[in-house]
Amino acid sequence: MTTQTAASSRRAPARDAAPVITVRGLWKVFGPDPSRVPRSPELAALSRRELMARTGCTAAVREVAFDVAPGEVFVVMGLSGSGKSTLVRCLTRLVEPTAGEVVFEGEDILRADARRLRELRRRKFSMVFQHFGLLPYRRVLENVGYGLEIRGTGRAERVRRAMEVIELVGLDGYAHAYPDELSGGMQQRVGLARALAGDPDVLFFDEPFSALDPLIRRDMQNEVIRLHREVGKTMVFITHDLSEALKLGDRILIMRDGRMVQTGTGDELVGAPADDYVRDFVRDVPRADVLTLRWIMRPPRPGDVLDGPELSPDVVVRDAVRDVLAADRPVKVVADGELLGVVAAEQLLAVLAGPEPR
Ligand SMILES: Nc1ncnc2c1ncn2[C@@H]1O[C@H](COP(=O)(O)OP(=O)(O)OP(=O)(O)O)[C@@H](O)[C@H]1O
Repeated sequence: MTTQTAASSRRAPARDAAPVITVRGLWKVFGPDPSRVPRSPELAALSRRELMARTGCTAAVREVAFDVAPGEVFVVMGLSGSGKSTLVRCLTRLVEPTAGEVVFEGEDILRADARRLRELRRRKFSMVFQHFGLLPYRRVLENVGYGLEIRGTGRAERVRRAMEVIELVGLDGYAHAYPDELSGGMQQRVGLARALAGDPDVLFFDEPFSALDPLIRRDMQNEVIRLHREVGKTMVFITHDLSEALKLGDRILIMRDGRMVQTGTGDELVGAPADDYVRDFVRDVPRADVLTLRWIMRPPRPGDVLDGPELSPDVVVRDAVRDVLAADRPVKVVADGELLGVVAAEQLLAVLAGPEPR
């Protein structure tokens, strides 16, 4: 498998700015009297099976907390049933959280009334689902403009904006086609265009490409990367596919049984997996495609000749191979003028040929 990471050729998220979404202590429990579960430390600590046996409840999301920065592509990943969809639906209250906090652009959305929630969903959030949810008797143009129509946008403006995003997702010439005249990949492009039409602040993707053939899927992933570069939207993306997560995500949250196991960049997950579950997930990732020099550099030693080339610690190992092998001395890893370490052929080889993650 080849794996690209999000690091290169991407718009960087504004990590220093206030988060777009802040989640704290979030729980979603299905079953009778669900709110007693997060309130009781004893129940909260039970395994999924024990909790079901004791209370008849399923804790789909347990004590989850994270921030999403403006412009970030934040991926939620985990096996089937780990709670990804429930978690992301809680963020827009398509599923009502049992406990915790969801703050969107400074507003506690768990306090929003029905009217405010409708407004947020129409103006601030957009969703792209696996099953495209297109209206079969409407043409592409009207499907794409549907959200604007609901908002009350006039016809001329609707058409103008719909044509603009239809072009943006590469569907020029198909504005007047019906959904069933399009391939799966093209229908999902319509889904993307529809999500972008209302110029939302956050796009939520729930396994949007799972039903597509691998090649089309790759095209669509590249399309998301391109769109992100062009429009710079904050995105929350659910997948169960690690290579998709690594390719798209600035950061990845790994879930298991409703809990967060680890949140980090791709190289953090591969370089320092939090436990055996994450280690298992990342076992087959080609490490040289994901790890950066930061993870493989060693401290300079007496006797090192330090007048060789310089590279940034964020360069992916695969991209450094040529420079490191061409130099007859260690390559310096330098950030802001400071020497962080050095990399020579032996460090590269340890990654290219080396053992699995610790
Ligand atoms: N409405 C519901 N009522 C009861 N249990 C539910 C409900 N929705 C989800 N669950 C349970 O919550 C857990 C998490 O489900 P969820 O769909 O969020 O997981 P997921 O990681 O998105 O899985 P998948 O990738 O299969 O969609 C599962 O055990 C599921 O059975």
